[in-house]
Parts: sequence; structure tokens; C-alpha cells
Amino acid sequence: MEQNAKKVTSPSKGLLQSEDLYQYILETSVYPREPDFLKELRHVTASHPRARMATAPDAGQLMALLLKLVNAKKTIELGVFTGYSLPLTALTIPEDGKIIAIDVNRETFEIGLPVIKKAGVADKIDFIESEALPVLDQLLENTTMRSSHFSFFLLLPLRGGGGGEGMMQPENKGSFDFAFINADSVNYWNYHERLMKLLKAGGLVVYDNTLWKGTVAMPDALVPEFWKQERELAIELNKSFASDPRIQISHASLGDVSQSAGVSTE
Ligand SMILES: C[S@@+](CC[C@H](N)C(=O)[O-])C[C@H]1O[C@@H](n2cnc3c(N)ncnc32)[C@H](O)[C@@H]1O
Repeated sequence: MEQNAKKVTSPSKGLLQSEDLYQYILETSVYPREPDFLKELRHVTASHPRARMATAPDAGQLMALLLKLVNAKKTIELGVFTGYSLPLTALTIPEDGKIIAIDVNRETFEIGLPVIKKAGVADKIDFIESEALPVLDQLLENTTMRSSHFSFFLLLPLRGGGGGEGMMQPENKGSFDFAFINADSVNYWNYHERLMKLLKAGGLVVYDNTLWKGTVAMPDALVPEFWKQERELAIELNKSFASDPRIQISHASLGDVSQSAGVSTE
């Protein structure tokens, strides 16, 4: 059993009604198998004022399983923060695997960087300090500039692309096995459209925060004002995923109060 587990991961994060049940899952299935590097990163992140943004370890465990299931080798992550999901991905993909990791904030990435280096997975990571959307557009045009050598629900393009084939170079289009979308929710649909082109058929995308703190099912009057915009976006996004014929989806509630919607392709 992990000491101070309740201090590191607030049980109140979970959608599960019972905090004891959430702790049971963490202590029985998650912590015993969590790599030491990820435990260390969780502890390093715990003192950050925005520590709640970090991927919850039980969600990370599912992500690692999904990465293995699709034999992910080339992945992309939008929204790194201090990086729990990033070394998790790097430790899970094969030795010659690559992750393009994008975040507007290099400072938070650098908090977790020593752990990434210690884990010996820095070579698998291309960190790009940028807004995510222009980088996705550059990837589609094969003009991505890598800023440095560091250099993450589920969604599978059924036809391995979303049109516009004539405009794209072959290198990036249809080449990614896996994507983790954990950045600004206002752009999720924009990310989705680009990822439909960047992902291989059979690739998988995990979207975080699709239940937006559980507010998607709350009566409007009970939703705090500062969550309303994201709640509306999440509701629209979930409807759009549900009616998108290009993908197969699964909407999972785990870890964080707002875990992801899953989609998968043929
Ligand atoms: C929820 S955190 C990511 C958590 C991380 N995946 C983890 O495992 O701990 C969201 C991150 O997205 C970044 N972000 C927000 N808007 C962005 C954008 N437009 N483009 C790129 N990154 C963005 C923020 O700087 C923040 O670090």
C-alpha cells in the first residue's frame, strides 16, 4: 500500500461515489504496478498549485493497456503539464518508439524532465513548445519545426483519414498509432478533425475531460459559472463523437472527475 496515497491523489477526484472504493482500486491494482519513475513524478507534481491537472494514475494505467493493445510506436500528446502521461507513454512504447509532445508551457514540462531523463526515455520524446493546433497543421503538411530534442475517449478513424488526401505528404498522414488529447477543450473538435487524418486506420485517440467534472449531466442551475463554457463544449463534443461515422467510441469514467470519451476505428 502506498503511504500518503490520499495526499497525492485526492480521492474526491473520482466519479466513483465511494472514496474508499477509489482508494481500493488505486491500492489494489494501480500503485503496485506503477513504475517508480511515475510514482516519483506524481510526488514531484503533488506540490504544484495545479497538481489536479495531472493525469490520474488509474487513468494512466488504462492508457498503458491501450498503448500495448494497439502496439503503439508513433504517438502524439497534446497537453503535457509536468508530464505524467508522457513518461508513462514513453515507458510503454518500444525502444524505437517516438512521441511528439506539445504544450504551450515549457516550464511545467521542465519540472518533470529530470524524471524523464532518469527513466532513460528522453530520446523517445520530441517536446514542442507551442499551441497544439498549428503544430497539427504543420504535421499534416510535413513542415513541423522541432524546437528541441525532447524531441499523450478513444478514437479510431474507420477509414484511416478524413479527406483532403491530395494536399498531404505521405510521411505524417495516417502514420500515428495513438494520440492523447489533454489540452484546451475549446479546440477538441479541431484536434479531432486533424487527428482523423494523422492517425492510422486502427489507431486510437484518448480524449480527457469529456465529462467536465461531471457537469455534463448536472442541471444548468447547479453548474458553477466558471465551468459552464467547458461543460457546453463537452456536451457538444460528446454528441459529435456519438454521431461521427468515421470512428468507434467508448466513453469511460475513471480517474479524474472528467475522464475521457473513447473512439476506435476499423
Ligand atoms: C491537463 S494538463 C495536461 C496533463 C498531462 N497530460 C499529465 O499527464 O499530467 C493540460 C496542459 O495543456 C496545456 N495547454 C493548454 N492549452 C494548450 C494549447 N492550446 N496547446 C498546447 N497545450 C495547451 C497546458 O499548458 C497544460 O500543461
